[in-house]
Parts: sequence; structure tokens; C-alpha cells
Amino acid sequence: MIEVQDVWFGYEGRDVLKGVSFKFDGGVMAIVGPNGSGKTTLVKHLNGLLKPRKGKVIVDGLDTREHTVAELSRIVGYVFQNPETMFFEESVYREVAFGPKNLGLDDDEVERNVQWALEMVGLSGYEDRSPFSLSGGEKQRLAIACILAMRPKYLVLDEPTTGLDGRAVRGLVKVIKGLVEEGHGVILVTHDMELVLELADRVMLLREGRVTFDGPVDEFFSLDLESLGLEKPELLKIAEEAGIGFVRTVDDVARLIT
Ligand SMILES: Nc1ncnc2c1ncn2[C@@H]1O[C@H](COP(=O)(O)OP(=O)(O)OP(=O)(O)O)[C@@H](O)[C@H]1O
Repeated sequence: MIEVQDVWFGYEGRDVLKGVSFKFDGGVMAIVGPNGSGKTTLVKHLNGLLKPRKGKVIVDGLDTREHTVAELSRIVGYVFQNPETMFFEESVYREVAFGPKNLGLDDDEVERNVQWALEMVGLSGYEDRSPFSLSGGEKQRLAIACILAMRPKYLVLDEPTTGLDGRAVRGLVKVIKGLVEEGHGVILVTHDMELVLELADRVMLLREGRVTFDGPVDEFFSLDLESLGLEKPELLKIAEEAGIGFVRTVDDVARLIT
């Protein structure tokens, strides 16, 4: 369980998070909100990269103030925005092995974790490739594998679809669904409403450092999104025009109109 209790945080004396609270115990939660509302700042608290000025973050019983990022990263894995900037090894294998090696796992365990992580993201067979030679979508999946290889229970993905084309996004959606099936809790920070519709069970809306909505995905999409500067997914607009109510996928639409 991730518990965020009345968290306040600011940069240079300016408050960016103003009393954020929520609990997360699994499934897929999307964190959405305008630019600068504090989404990245909030999720950096979940593995201890940032510590609250006031309030608490507890992950599986550990207070993030009392534990290192390395310890907390075994529970909450954080995949950065623009992950390609973090690659530095000459091969995909070495890149993915870096995290588990750093945790002090033995060679067999490192090998097992790397193979499992690459398989989960559909990059088995890419071990000897240079990370820099991969496509945008493959780089995003490699970044996920690097974090997965440390076997965290929860995964935080910060803007994972930025710069990806439709095919790469579909690959990523498949990866995330696979992780959820394996019992991982996933927190998605995103502006991509199509992704929210397809994947999220729950949506949290941040505005100016405060949670202004936290509820099920269908309730979220019944809000006046335009006034929040967010675009309703095309699929939902079509479903509304056809009078079939809330749907999440094209398959739902097909089922409901036949
Ligand atoms: N290291 C930093 N130093 C100073 N100010 C920062 C720093 N990081 C973020 N900020 C400021 O804090 C506020 C919240 O930023 P944050 O990145 O958390 O928002 P966000 O909701 O993730 O935005 P976006 O959707 O644009 O990624 C912004 O005003 C930003 O300029």
C-alpha cells in the first residue's frame, strides 16, 4: 500500500503540493492535470526522490523520510519522463542488469531478472543491441525493463507515451496490461486521455497542487473536461453520439451496437 498523507512540498519557497492525500493499493491509477500542477513532483515522492516538507509518504509500511531511494525503489519503481536520457551502457543487457546489480543481487538472480524484464516488455532477443539504436517505443519499453528488473511491486510511469506513434503506444499498452495481470500496481502520469480511458481504473486530478478529483474512470470522464483544458477521447464522443454511454475500447462499442 502506498499512503500519501497531507503532503506539502515546494521549490524555492513556493508551494507546489498543498496537502495531497491518497492511498493506492493496486490496479491502474492515472494522475492527470494541467502543466505545472505538481504531478511529477508528487510521484517523485513515492520512491523517496523527494521528501515531503510536511506530511508523510509511507510505502508498504516504510516512511520515505527514513529510507533511501535504493531501498524504496525495490517497492516503487519510477520510470522518468524522456527515459532515453538515462541510458549509458553499451548494450540492452547491461543497461537492464545495472539496477539489479546495484541492489547487490547475485549473478544468477541478475540474469533471471533481466530475462524476465525483457520478456515482459517484448524485447527478448535485443540483449546485444545498443540502447541508442532502438526506436522511440523500444526505448520506452527498455526504460520500463530497467526498472522492472529490480522487481518493484508498484510502477510509476511519467508521461510514457510522449513522442510515441500509434503502434508504439499499442505496444506499451500491452506491456502495462501484462504488468497489471502479474499483480503490479501502476501509476500513470499522463496528458493522454486515450491512454487513461483504455487503462485506468481510477483517475486523480491535480490542480495547483491540490487533488480536485479522485474517483473511478467513468466518473472522471463525466466531468466537464473542456473546462479543465482536457480533450475527451474520440471514442467516448462517438459512444455518446450513438447513445451507448461509457465505453473503454472499440470492442466495447462493437459489442454494444450489435
Ligand atoms: N527542480 C525544480 N526547481 C524549481 N521549480 C521546479 C522544479 N521542478 C518543478 N518545478 C516547478 O514546480 C511546478 C510543478 O512542476 P511539476 O513538474 O511537478 O508539474 P507537472 O504537473 O508534472 O507538469 P507537466 O505536466 O508540465 O509535466 C512547476 O511550476 C515547475 O516549474
